[in-house]
Amino acid sequence: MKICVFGAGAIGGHVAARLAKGGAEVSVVARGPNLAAIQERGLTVHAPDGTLECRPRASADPAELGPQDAVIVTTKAPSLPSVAASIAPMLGPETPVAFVMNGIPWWYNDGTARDGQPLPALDPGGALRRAIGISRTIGGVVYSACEVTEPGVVEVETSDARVILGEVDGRITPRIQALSAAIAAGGIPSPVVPDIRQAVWQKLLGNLVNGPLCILARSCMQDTLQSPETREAAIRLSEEVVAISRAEGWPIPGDALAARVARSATLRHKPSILQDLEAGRMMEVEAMFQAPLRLAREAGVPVPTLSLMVALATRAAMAAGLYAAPAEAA
Ligand SMILES: NC(=O)C1=CN([C@@H]2O[C@H](COP(=O)(O)OP(=O)(O)OC[C@H]3O[C@@H](n4cnc5c(N)ncnc54)[C@H](OP(=O)(O)O)[C@@H]3O)[C@@H](O)[C@H]2O)C=CC1
Ligand SMILES: CC(C)(CO)C(=O)C(=O)O
Repeated sequence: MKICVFGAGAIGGHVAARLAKGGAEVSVVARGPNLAAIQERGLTVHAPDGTLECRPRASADPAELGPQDAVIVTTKAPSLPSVAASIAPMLGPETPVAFVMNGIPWWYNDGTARDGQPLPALDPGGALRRAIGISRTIGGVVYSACEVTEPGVVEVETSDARVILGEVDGRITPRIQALSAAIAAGGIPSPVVPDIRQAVWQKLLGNLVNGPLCILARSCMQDTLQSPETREAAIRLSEEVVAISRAEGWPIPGDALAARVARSATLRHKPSILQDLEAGRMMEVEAMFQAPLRLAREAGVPVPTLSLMVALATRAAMAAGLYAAPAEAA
């Protein structure tokens, strides 16, 4: 299967190396020093189950890579307009595009009771909808705490990596099964689920708890969650996220929240949004923080702790020049 990973950073590098290990014909869209390193030395991924090395075709220009059997988008959310602007040459008549990212996805309302209400803050100007469209789109949620430690090199910090896939309309299709099999062949599970929005909320639980706290503390999850006060705040945040997921109709389990926080407190990982702040990259404030908060407000779910943490983390992002509220908030 000919698969291109668009955005070969931490997650994209890991996924590309897994696809290569599983025997797929992999290429990557990358740029800057990362592209130069991949072209020169290939990709190296240090994972808990061993080091993966591969030499995918790599280019900054999708036209050089040509039509694909599938594309997996693993950029940060603020880069999605650049994906929309350049992806066309990789799309054959049937090419599906899986968005394997954090946060509320741009297609979240499609096929739900809010069908016909696009989310302009997540897809400015409807560029993704026009360039890719809903019928090609596959939803994705990824678990794999990782970081680009030098161009072309990814460090994977957790051993429970998985890529959950789901069609926007929940069907289990041959195309999604083929993509899942290609990823799983590389040694990480890739379950296909009928309710990908529930998986989105389950993942947001981690992002909305660890993201704002670690941004405010400017430290990794383990250091941030050392004190009883921050662990208590993390549990309150978790309860509020669970409440939003329930109101949204995609309930995530509300038990074992303290155990989940305790596990986060063992990880030296810096949430990717903090990595962005430290590296001066545009931050996924809209998809990860503001969009879920907006849904809470619309549903009338009280989220006092989350509102405060998100307001402070958003301030930090704005002060660093790494987030500006979009003109078109939904
Ligand atoms: N890192 C982690 O531990 C986890 C991250 N996630 C999520 O996965 C997604 C990806 O995150 P992550 O891998 O950390 O991000 P990275 O910043 O490490 O990787 C994204 C890559 O895409 C590249 N890119 C963006 N736009 C283009 C473009 N138009 N052309 C070529 N290359 C492009 C970026 O280049 P450049 O650097 O030049 O912008 C960067 O190398 C995010 O949604 C994140 O929240 C989910 C779970 C864990
Ligand atoms: C922290 C983690 C691994 C899960 O919350 C994550 O998704 C990220 O770093 O963006």
